[in-house]
Amino acid sequence: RDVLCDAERAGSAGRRAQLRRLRSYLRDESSRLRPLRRFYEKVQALHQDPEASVDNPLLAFSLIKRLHSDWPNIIYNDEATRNTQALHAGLREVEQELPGAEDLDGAARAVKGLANGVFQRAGHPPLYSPGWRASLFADDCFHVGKVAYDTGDYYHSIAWLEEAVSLFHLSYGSWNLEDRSSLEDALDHLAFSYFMAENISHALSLSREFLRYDPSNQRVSRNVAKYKKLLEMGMGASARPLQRPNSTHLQTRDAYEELCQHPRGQPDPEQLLHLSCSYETNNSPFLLLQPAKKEMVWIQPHVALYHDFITDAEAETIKGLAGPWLQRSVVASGEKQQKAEYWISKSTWLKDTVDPVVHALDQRIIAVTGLDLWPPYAEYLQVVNYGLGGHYEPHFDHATSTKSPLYRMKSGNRIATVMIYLSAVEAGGSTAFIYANFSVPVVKNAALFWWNLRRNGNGDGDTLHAGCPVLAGDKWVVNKWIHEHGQEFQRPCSADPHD
Ligand SMILES: O=C(O)CCC(=O)C(=O)O
Ligand SMILES: [Fe+2]
Repeated sequence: RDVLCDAERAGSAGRRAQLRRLRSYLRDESSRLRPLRRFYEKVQALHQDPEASVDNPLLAFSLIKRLHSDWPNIIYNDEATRNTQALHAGLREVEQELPGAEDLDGAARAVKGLANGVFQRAGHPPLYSPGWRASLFADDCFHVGKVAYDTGDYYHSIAWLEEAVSLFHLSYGSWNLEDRSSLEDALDHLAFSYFMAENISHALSLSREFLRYDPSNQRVSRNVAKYKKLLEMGMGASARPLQRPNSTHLQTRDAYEELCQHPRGQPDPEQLLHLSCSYETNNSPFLLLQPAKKEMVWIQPHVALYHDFITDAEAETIKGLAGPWLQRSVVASGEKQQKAEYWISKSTWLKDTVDPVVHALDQRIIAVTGLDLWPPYAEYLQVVNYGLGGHYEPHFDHATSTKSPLYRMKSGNRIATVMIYLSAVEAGGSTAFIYANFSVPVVKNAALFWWNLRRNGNGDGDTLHAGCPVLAGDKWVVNKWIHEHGQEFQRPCSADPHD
């Protein structure tokens, strides 16, 4: 499931109900604990002078009575069980709606890139300045580090576990009920991360610190011996600098991250000459009274942004229609459809017959592009929702293999993309064209258009693009993919590979 789409949408009503239950649980438990505290204070007072309490028959009676009958009453009182049962029952009711383990791990993965939770890098303007600064607790940092650790990403696990260790140091001794991890866990994982990064001396000193807290741990004692030996043998003396992991899907990772962190490249002066804004009627009666507001964004690849392409009301209708059908997005993997780390979002398809708004949108796309959307020349409307951390790593919209399921429609490859932003995004989420080196920020209600294929039918390599991670807010887009067949007159072929 989408990392935080769920968490955000996850029935806020359900979450409120859950908070209410927790509040009443706390209230009930406090009133249950009140007599327990009084009981403790009384027994404690009686115990002040143990000798006196035994010597004084009244005190002795009082103490024995409390220990004999009051104690079990207080301790075995089933009020505690009843309170917890009510809390558990409440949780079961909304469990489906609450973020699950996958959401939590996804969220951890999403924040992993934002070291220290700061949305900026030295020397650059902030990407996002939230009104309030949320800081993570040691246990939170441990969780993020653990997710990186479990995937063998020691570059990030070290950064996050270092943070966890120093936060645990600050709070050492004060136990938080909600903490699942401890300083020892963080030291243990951090030591192993350093070992994997060939920094043996760090691994050794962290393991030694671990043993100060838990001297009987055999495994860590063995590690200490092993690290000492390795150091004696001269290994790990010069630790190599940590490498950020480069996933196989992400050969273009640096360019992608750079573009997402510094939105929008500057066109070169020569290109600037060809960029313009215009009102377009395209000889279409649909556009005579309200021409399309076209902004040429880039020349090669040809990318145009049509402002105010839809209205707020239409955008809301589409989100409402799609909402109940959204599912974690899948991509074609051989014959099968699979979830992929590189596309974190939820999506669904809408036929133009489901609502007049979808039909009207199709008509507007036809008017503005002049292309034919008649089945099977175009796909249904795809609605995509990215939650916090949602993103789509660099990809082509067109098929790059003749075996692609896109050809099942028997209408050729995807010649063009029309992508409409249904929402504004507080931070992040721009659409980055990796090789062309520019990005388009999310402009609510605007439609982005580009050709995926050259006129000779080959895929245009310059269209490699990505949806940048959403840093704050909720991003909604719709895609309309138009196929080659049916567009022969509107976009005639050319043998020139540069056309
Ligand atoms: O969301 C974006 O900005 C890009 C989405 C995209 O490229 C796609 O859905 O194919
Ligand atoms: Fe795309």
